[in-house]
Amino acid sequence: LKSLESKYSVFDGNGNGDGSGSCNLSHHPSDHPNHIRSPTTMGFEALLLPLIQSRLLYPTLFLLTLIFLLRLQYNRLQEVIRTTSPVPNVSPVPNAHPLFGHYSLLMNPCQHAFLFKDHATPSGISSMWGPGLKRCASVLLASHARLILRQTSQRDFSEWIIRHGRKTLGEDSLILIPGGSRWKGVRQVVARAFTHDVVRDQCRVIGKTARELVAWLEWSCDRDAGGGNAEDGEDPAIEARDFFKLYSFSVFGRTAMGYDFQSIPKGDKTRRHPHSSRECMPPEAVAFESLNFDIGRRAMKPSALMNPAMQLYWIPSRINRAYWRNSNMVNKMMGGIIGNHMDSMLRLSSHKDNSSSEGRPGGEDTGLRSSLLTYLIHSCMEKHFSKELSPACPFAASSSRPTLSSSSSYVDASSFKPPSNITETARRKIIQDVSKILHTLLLAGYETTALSLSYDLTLETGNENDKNGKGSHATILKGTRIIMNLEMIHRDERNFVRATEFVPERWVRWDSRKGRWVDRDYKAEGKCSMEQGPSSVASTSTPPSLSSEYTIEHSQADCIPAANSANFFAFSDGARNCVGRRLAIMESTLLIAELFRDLCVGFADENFELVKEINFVTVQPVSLPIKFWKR
Ligand code: HEM
Repeated sequence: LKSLESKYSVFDGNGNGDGSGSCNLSHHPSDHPNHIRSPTTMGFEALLLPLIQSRLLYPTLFLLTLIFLLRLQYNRLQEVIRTTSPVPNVSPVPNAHPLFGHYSLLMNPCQHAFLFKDHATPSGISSMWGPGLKRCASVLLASHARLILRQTSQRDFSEWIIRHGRKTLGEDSLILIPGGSRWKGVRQVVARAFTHDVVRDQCRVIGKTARELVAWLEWSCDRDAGGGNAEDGEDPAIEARDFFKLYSFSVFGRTAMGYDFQSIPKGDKTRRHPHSSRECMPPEAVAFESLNFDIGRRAMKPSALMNPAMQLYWIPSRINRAYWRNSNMVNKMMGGIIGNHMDSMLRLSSHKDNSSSEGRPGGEDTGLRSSLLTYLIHSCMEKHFSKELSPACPFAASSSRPTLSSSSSYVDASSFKPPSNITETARRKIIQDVSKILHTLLLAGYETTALSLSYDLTLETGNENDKNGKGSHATILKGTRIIMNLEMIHRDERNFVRATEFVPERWVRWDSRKGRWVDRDYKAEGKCSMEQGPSSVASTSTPPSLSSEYTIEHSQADCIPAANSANFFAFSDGARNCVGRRLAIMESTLLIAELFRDLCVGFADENFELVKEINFVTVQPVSLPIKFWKR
């Protein structure tokens, strides 16, 4: 190269031979009688010259070597994809990207049928690659899903979700802790607030909220029917997503925080049409929603992963400023509510000996209305003041605590008594802890994630259509990420008969002796139909006429077998199942009962097509315009 440099310096355009000028092509070295070279050599030399002259040669060589090594690695990954499968003996879903695997397909709910169904084995196992060629698998058979969910408590989130989730939800967010003793401790504390008795106490408040919502709808139906709609030029279509969120925020506020957001309009004069339900959301709820949306946006959008302004919160970008504004608003609201609640708990606690009415630290009045918060505050205070707790686990359950499943009397039974006076620092820390738990709980209403296997697992495929025949096995290796699409499991004929149809009678039958609908017993009916043939189900399940539209002829109970509730995973299963399922079931049951007593619902647009999107951890409809009318 030195000789090349000196040679070219002779033909320097400036003629001074110092290599400072550009190459003058009229003095090309090939003109020299002693230098007859091929055009390739000439091109190569012409390319090298500016590099040599500008001292860029070594950085360029380094870059080229790097590109070469990356290319080698890329080829190696392609070879891995070609020759191996994430689940041995199960052909992987095609078209995996060597770096991102099937990530882009996984992020698109419209592609899930392709991933989880079209390319699954006859026994419903699909084999995929995650980013960085992490082994991924998915199952469709309920028996497989049950086995996996009941044997693992390890949740597997991407590093990005953990990072951004923790920023908003805190270090001890139940959802984000992968597993182990730390998760167990937090789970115990939170689960105490959702026992059967505690949730039953909330029934009255939830029912009241549902009635207010239905009264609002009925008012709007009357108004629309009376021509109010035409006058105002309003569109009576209601966005289901916003409307039902308003309900869950109101319920959560009243049950978990003892706080009324006043978001369901009451009184004819001030009422707005329910299609404006988004505008009726309190600003704190909108801020909370934005924070949750923000986690997904920062952690899952490929463009955001490369954008420093989306990854570093201190950069004063528009999105970061909005984040801090929303975060402050939510923290201020929660801090105020928790602080007030804690102060009244402490006041009551200091008078405890004089009062016989206090079954719970919050006292009779507040305890019933917001016992969830009372329980959480009590647990967090215990964490702060109990010397027995392990410092490694902020919520570690002490041996003196009553067992988890012991019912709502935990607070009464707990040996911990809150002090009458606490320092401002301790008070602030407790408020912060409870606030983060509440934030997680509010978010978790929409939660669904992936599990990671910490052992080897063999799934019996047992299907004669499987490649290896009946009785064959698929082995899912340790560390494989299991992604379960619960909606697809529920809509699979192998798990439920007529799985895609709405047939509630698969769950209930009319009991004429009791005069009401009762849950069907899958095991008993299965046994009965085996002994007496399929017609035995029919005689016990004749429903009464519920309304002019619903008659005995419409009943499906006679022609559908009882469904197996163990195949129903809407709230997951095993140790990592939904901690708030009792509250969620009560919330939805009461609303459905109130709603459909006098109202009917339908799509606002007959040609409506459902489009879904992944938002942090759930799949939601992008839009779902509906209409209500009176029966
Ligand atoms: C219809 C409403 C709901 C559905 C369908 C639902 C569903 C689920 C599912 C499937 C999981 C497991 C996710 C996984 O394995 O990765 C889960 C976890 C969880 N849910 Fe729910 N949930 C609902 C409502 C609620 C409510 C109202 C709360 C609390 C107020 C709640 C709190 C939680 C928590 C804290 C977890 C995490 C538990 C843990 O990691 O140990 N959920 N939920």
